[in-house]
Parts: sequence; structure tokens; C-alpha cells
Amino acid sequence: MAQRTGELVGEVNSAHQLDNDALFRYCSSHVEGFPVSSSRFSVSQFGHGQSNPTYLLEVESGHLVKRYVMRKKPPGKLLQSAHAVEREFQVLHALGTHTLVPVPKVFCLCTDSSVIGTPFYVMEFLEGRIFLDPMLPGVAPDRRRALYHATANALASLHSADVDAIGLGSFGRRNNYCKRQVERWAKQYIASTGEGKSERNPKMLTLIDWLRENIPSEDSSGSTAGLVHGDFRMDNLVFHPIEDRVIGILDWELSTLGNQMCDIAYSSMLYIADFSQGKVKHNNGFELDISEGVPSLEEYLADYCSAAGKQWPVAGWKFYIAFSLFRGASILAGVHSRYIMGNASGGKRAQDAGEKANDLIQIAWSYIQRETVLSKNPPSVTKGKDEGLESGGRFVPNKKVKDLRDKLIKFIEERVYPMEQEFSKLAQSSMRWTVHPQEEKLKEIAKKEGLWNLFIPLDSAARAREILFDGRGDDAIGTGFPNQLGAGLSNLEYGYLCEIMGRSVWAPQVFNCGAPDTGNMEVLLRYGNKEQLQEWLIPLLSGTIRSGFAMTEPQVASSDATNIECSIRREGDTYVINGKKWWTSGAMDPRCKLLILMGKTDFKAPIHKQQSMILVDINTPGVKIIRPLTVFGFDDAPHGHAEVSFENVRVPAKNILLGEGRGFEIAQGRLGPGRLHHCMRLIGAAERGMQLMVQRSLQRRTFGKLIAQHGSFVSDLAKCRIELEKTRLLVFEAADQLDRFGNKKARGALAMAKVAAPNMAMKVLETAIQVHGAAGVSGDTVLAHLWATARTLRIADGPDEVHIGTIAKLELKRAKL
Ligand SMILES: Cc1cc2nc3c(=O)[nH]c(=O)nc-3n(C[C@H](O)[C@H](O)[C@H](O)COP(=O)(O)OP(=O)(O)OC[C@H]3O[C@@H](n4cnc5c(N)ncnc54)[C@H](O)[C@@H]3O)c2cc1C
Repeated sequence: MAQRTGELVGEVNSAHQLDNDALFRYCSSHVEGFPVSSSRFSVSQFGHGQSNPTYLLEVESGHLVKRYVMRKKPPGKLLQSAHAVEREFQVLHALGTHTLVPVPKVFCLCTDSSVIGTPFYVMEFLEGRIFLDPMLPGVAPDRRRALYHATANALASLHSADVDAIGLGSFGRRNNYCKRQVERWAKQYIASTGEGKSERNPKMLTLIDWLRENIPSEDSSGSTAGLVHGDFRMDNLVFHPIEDRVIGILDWELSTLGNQMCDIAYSSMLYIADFSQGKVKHNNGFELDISEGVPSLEEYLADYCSAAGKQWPVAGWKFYIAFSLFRGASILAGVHSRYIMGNASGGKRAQDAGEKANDLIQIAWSYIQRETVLSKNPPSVTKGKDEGLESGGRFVPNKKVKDLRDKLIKFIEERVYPMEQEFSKLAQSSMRWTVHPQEEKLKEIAKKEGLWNLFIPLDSAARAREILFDGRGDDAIGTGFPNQLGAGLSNLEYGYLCEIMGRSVWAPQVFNCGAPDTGNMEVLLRYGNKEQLQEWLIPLLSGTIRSGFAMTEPQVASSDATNIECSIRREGDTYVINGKKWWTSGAMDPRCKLLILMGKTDFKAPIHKQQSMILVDINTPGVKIIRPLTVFGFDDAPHGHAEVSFENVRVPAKNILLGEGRGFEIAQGRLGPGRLHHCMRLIGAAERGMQLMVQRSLQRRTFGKLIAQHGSFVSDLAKCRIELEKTRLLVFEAADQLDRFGNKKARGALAMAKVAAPNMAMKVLETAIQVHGAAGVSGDTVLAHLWATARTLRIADGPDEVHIGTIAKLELKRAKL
């Protein structure tokens, strides 16, 4: 079973007591968001890990308890070059600032030993899961496979960091890494063993000689060199609280530049020697019987090589594993030695380290005696690699989509979530109808990251390219950045990404994927002519303007669009518009420039030929914003939902879309993908609800138990997950049908998704709100806002009953055939 990161702490070890007041004062002035005064500041120590003492800092700030992690050098006389927290800070800072490698954010480094006795640094506390036992007891087999896949991917991601580009070019020497490491750990072993220390093992000395003679040739050339973690094991990884992905790689004490094969070999050592439990378990140098679902050593290695783009290491593998065992033995001898001298942070657990060191030396020798240790060629890794979104399943994102998804998740978690409170604060102030400057900055970063206009389907992009550039692939459209027309994704592929954006009400617009802009751009992409595309689509694509869709009218039941009364009358080379609309989302936004309006050009034509759509510049005389409307009190500023009147509004005749009487036809085209985007975002909103409720349930105690231990909660949680997964499959199915058969044939699946998604999201968010108690209904969490949005979607873009009518009609039609 996994341990929660917050559960791995205990009282501070007597050898590692701190001056808490000095630490508090330092953090107040050096750590972002750390309060200046607090009624409670507590320090506890992580028991896991034995090298640099690591502490959990909990500080009360208003009604919140903020958590940070502090890591320091151990006290006492230290071996040269060990415990370099300054280097840990440097590498974490570089990776966190410039790459997508999952690491905790670091806040400050203190090199002044007078503060708490040794240098230290403070970093973010990651709420997640740590698996102390790599055999993953209590985890289902398919999840085990997914966790190993995530582990291989995390290592590949850190190995892919471009050290020169991120300021780590001089973090170490790249060539002859193993050569230097053999000498370093040999020296350390000698220094840690002998009289008054851990007993020296003569077999270790012969092992050192063997290693010196068998260093692979690539080591001297540096061809497999790059950033090396140095202690990459599953128990140094924090996994997401519920998803099987790594959110933080910890313990960078031994990181440097060098031969990266050492990292993958070290992390594979568990297949040869499992010392996660009291005694070392081994099979005389052969692979151990591994738990069901855990990939074999070769599968794990192949998974890593494929993700990192590395050669299958058949030639040097024996050396790398033997070296890992040797290095492990040297480290354990050091721990044992420190235990004897009384300053190992692992306390009593360090007592057995000497015996374990000798076991590893023996296993290394058995391994070296093996004739072959790796097959000539890697096994196929397709199995397990791309199974399901996280594990198995029919809907499987390909590598391109997975990469975009990982990027999006990191972007949202690191840049959007931290801004949510700030955006909400502005949206509730007297400046509510202005745009937060940070939102515009985030848009620019999203463009550069290639996370822009991802909603545009391949076929719509092709049409725009044809019309605007005669088919040339010039996507920059003179705006200075590529991918204006998206990433060439299908609706299904976008589904995997749109879902992620739905986790925050603020996220979609950051990626230019917010409603109603996406639907409006889709209308232009599908039905606009060249002039209309140039005037309106291009600024919408670059995010310099926003738009609204004006169909619903207060005086008529607008779920039946044939009721619409707004008139669009032709007069010479203009159309004159008269009518009243409401719920025109986005019309309050200061960036809103375009309204796509639906009205009637011919009240006498057949019922579905009376409507037309026309492009209206919001600044045209006669367009009047009457008031913003609220959704359960949320006015969704600065975007807003407006009541708008149109009095003798004259627009050029060329602004008509597709021609008079074609409004219904366009509405059908617009609403299919637009509706589905709402469903996708609702899946994301529900996932956020799941995440928050799980976190809350594991932190909060009632009547002597965590909420997570109460049976009623467990039952609700499981039911929410079932509903969520059912709905996700339905939404993917609808997207897939939309891609394969088009809007009309997919209408049954689209209607089912549109009914299922808001109802499911409401149920999940409602449960999450309940688990949060009063905090859930307040503005302190995102839950109330997400719930309110989900509720509107049982009405907006067609009420449930209308879609239910469509589903039933198709069902009955089938029966008649
Ligand atoms: C937050 C939000 C944003 C919106 N954004 C936009 C926007 O940007 N642009 C825009 O034009 N509109 C927008 N709308 C309006 C929305 O699309 C309409 O509210 C919706 O189409 C329903 O129309 P209506 O409100 O007139 O309800 P009505 O048509 O009056 O329907 C009321 C109720 O009648 C019942 N009903 C209707 N049809 C049937 C049926 N066939 N069988 C049984 N019962 C039925 C349902 O219970 C329905 O909820 C938005 C609405 C909300 C809440």
C-alpha cells in the first residue's frame, strides 16, 4: 500500500533538534507565502530516508495550515562531498524553473550555518503517495504495471533535460563518470569501515578491482551522459494522490552529470536484491519472483530505453548492475558507520545497514558469475506502455497527445491553480470587468508551449488553410507564432486534453479554448468566407479579441430555436437587426469584439429556413449591454453573461454567414463539437472534485477517524468514481463517433454525453462539497463555482429534456425499422 506523504513524519529525532524560532524567522522573510506571525508553527521529521534530515513544517496562516518541507545537512563531522544540500537546491531550482521534470518547487536556500546549525533549503510539500515497498503489496496488478511505467517515464524525463540550456552545464563532469564513481565509493567505503566503524569486507576490495577492469567504453566517451539523479528508486518518487503518475522526484543529494545508465541500473536493482523489507531478499544474482503485474526487468528497461531514446544496453549491463550493488554496499556501510558514531538520521534502522552491505557485495559477485544477464534484443514494450489513459482500456491517447497532456497538467498545476484565488479576488472586486494581467501573460506562455487552439479539428484547420493560404501550411498567420490552427487533433484526441482544462474554471481561456469562443471559431472555420475569416477569425485565433453567441431570448422558450423573434431585415447593402437577447456569454468581457447573432431573415419561410446567423461588431451603434446576469450569484466576471438589446443595428450585408435561411444548419454544426467540449470539461471538473475530496478525507478527522475511514464516505467515493468513468467512456465514444461519422450520425451519442456529463459532475462535486463541510459551499475552494457551472449545463446548449427527446426518438426509430 502507498503511504501518504503527510503520514511519513514523526517527532524530531533527538540528534536533529532545531531552533524552531530561528527557522520560523528565516522562513518568514525568505519563503514565498510564509506568514510573518502565526499561532502555530510545528516541525516534525520524515522517518523515511537516512541521509539528509528532512522536516515537515506546518504553519497556521489565517484559517489555512500551510505545509513546507525543510531539508538540511546532518549535524557533526561529515564525509567530504556528501550531504551537499546546496547542490540539491541548485538542481531542483533549474529543473523546476525550466523543464517539465516533476520536482517540488524550491523556495530558498540558506547557507548560513548560524541560523539552525547547518545549511538548509525549503521546498514545497507535495501531497501524494509514496510506495516504500517496490513490490507494491496491496496494489492491483494493472496499477502496478502503470506505476512502473510512470517510474520509467519519470526517469526518462529527467534524463532528457538539456543541462546546457537550463544552467546545469557545469554541474559535473560528463565523461569517465563510472571510473570516478568507482574510485569515489571505494574511497568512501574504506573511510567508513575499519576499526571503530563498520567491519571491512575483503570481497568488496576484489569487487572494486573487477569494476575497475570492466568499465564500459561509452563511459569514457560520455555518449550516455547527462543529468544523473544518483538515487533513483520508487520510494524517492511522490505519485499523484489518485492518478498513477509521478508528481515529484525527491532526494537529489547524489545528483550530478554523468553516465545515465547508472540511474536505470540502480532503479532496476530491486529485481536482483530487494532490501525494502528487513532482510535482503535475493535469488543468488538471478531475477527475483516479482509481484504480479510488475513488468519484468527487461520490460522495465525497454520501457525506459524507448521513452528516453537510449540504446538497449546489452554490452554494459552486467557492469552497471554490479556497480549499483557495489555503490549500494558502500552507502550502507557509511550509514552503518554513522549509526555507530551516533549521527545517522535513520536512527535504529541504520543498525542493520552493515549486514545489508555485505549481502549486496555477495549478490554482486553472484551476478558477475552469470553467463548472460540480458537478452540480445529488447522485448516489445507496446504492451502496457500506452494502455488506457493511465492503465488499460479502449480509448488510448497516442504519444503526441500524451505528451501534450503531460504538458497541460504541469502547466495547470504550476501556473493556473496558484492563480485561482487571485483571479477570483479580482472578479469579486469593483474592477471585476477587467482582465487580470497575469491571464494575458499565461496566454503568451501557452502559445510558446504549443498549448494553443488545441480544439481545432484537423478538417476545419485544413479548410481555413485552403481559404486563407491556398492550402499552404503557413499557420503563423503573420502573428509571430506557429500552430495558430491547433495541433492537428481529432475531436477524440482533443477530449484527452480538454478534460484537463476543465479542472479549473480559469484554465480554458488561457489556452484559447474557452466557450463560446471555440464554438464561434468553429463556425467561422466551417462556414466563413475568406473576408470573414480574415477580419474575425485571425484575431480570435491569436486571442487578441473574444466573442459571444447571441441566440437565446428572454421572451420566448429558446430551447426551441424556432421560437426566436429577433429580426434581421435586409436594406440595400446592410442588414438591420432588432431584438433582445440574454445569456450572451462573453459579451461583458472587455476584449469581446464579435457577436454571432441568430435571428430571422424571413418569418414566412418554412420553419427551419427562417433563421440566419450574422456577424455583429459589438461596438456597432444600437447594440446595448443592459446588464450582467448571475448564476447562483456568480457573475463569471470578467467574462460574464449579458442581456443585450439590438435597436436598428446596421451591419454590412457581407456579414451574413453562409447565406439567408442557413442559421439552423450552422447551429447544428456549431453545437456538436461545442457541446462535447462542455462534456469534456465537466469530466475534468469532476476529476478535480475527486482529487479535492480524497485529499480532504485523508487530512480531516471526525469522531476519532479520518473521513476516509468512515464507511459512508468510502461508499460515496467509489460510486462517484464509477459514475465518472462511465461518463468519460460515453464522452470519448461521442467524440470518436463525431470524428468517424460526423455530427448527424453521432447525434445520439452526443445527446447521451450531454445529459450524462453535467449530471455526473454535479453528483461528484456535490459529494466533494459535502466532504469539505462548510468550506465546500464557500468561496475558499473551487468546488462551489465548479458545481454552479455544472448545474447550468443541464440547461445551456439545450436542456436535458431536449437531448433526452433526441435519444428516445432514435431509439423508437430503430424499433420501427
Ligand atoms: C450559464 C449559461 C450560459 C449561457 N450561454 C448562452 C450563450 O452564450 N448564448 C445563448 O444564446 N444562450 C446561452 N444560454 C442560454 C441557454 O442556451 C438556454 O437557457 C437554453 O437553451 C434553454 O432555453 P430557455 O432558458 O429559454 O429555456 P426554455 O426553452 O424556456 O425551457 C425551460 C424548460 O422547459 C423544459 N423543456 C424544454 N424543452 C422540453 C422538451 N422538449 N421536453 C420536456 N421539457 C422541455 C426544460 O425543463 C427546460 O429547462 C446560457 C445559459 C446559461 C444558464
